[in-house]
Amino acid sequence: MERRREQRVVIRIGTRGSLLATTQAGTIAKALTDAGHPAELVIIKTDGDASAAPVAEIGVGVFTTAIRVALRNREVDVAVHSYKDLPTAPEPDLVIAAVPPRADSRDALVSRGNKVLGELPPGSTVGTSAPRRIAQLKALGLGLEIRPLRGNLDSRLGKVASGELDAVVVARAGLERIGRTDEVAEAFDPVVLLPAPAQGALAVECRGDDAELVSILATLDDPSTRAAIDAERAVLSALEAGCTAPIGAIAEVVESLDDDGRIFTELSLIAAVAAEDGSDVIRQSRVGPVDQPRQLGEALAAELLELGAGELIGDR
Ligand SMILES: NCc1[nH]cc(CCC(=O)O)c1CC(=O)O
Repeated sequence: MERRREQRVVIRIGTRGSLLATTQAGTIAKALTDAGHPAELVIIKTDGDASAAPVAEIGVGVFTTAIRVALRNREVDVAVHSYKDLPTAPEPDLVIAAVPPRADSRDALVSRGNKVLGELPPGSTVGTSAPRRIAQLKALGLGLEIRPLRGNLDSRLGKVASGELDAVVVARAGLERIGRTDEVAEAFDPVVLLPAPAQGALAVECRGDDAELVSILATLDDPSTRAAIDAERAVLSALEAGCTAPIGAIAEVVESLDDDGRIFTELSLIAAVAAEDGSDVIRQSRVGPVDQPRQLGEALAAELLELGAGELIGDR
């Protein structure tokens, strides 16, 4: 009898169970189903869901490790991650088969009375546990009281509604995905608060030996987003830092004019390293060819190190 490839019935997509995660994974399931490849979600509980401790304490990969285990065990065929939660260490048996078009990458303020940051009086309480946000907020010198904040997006926003906190800082992309952008008081310009590397982007991952799925998922890939994320994450890995480090980075494919007035595209990258107490922020920018994002990120990281970034990051 002719040997045939096992027929794939439904593509199983592994995701965390939060509203944010299932909404993100749901967009991938819908895109695949619409393209003639029926897909369903499989909810996987991760250490990040089980613990309310700061991510900086429970370690990198808390939101992604359990999903990757399920992928390797063939309990699911695809993993959808918030890209910024993925550790930078490569996984030789897995591939990021698609990086879909990115959502808004900025951080956002949600506050009582819809006040923008500059309207919050000194002593106002602002919730966030991300060292990157803490450091950059402190560096603004507004006299804000930064308070720890974990849990799913809904419970974070609830702390403003209940009056427990005057404001919280969260990723605008998360609010967009759960349909709550009407609660954004201010979306921060990257000059004020540089987002985390890969914030607002998704990583759609599968096993490298699943060639058919690799090519199906590739149709969801946005090369400009992928180039930007590769550059941002190259800064992180070159600085030997993870998603809990006080490091921000944002890249974008931009149009420029060459000497003859012709339009060409290049990759623009900004990165910052901050002292956790807000006493110092080192910021640099650089442009480079779109097809060499890692080199761009590594070159910028080298500049940051020359300016003393190593001392700010410390031994973390
Ligand atoms: N670390 C938690 C996390 N991972 C991804 C997002 C938001 C969505 C995104 O950035 O893609 C969030 C919440 C937040 O930072 O407010």
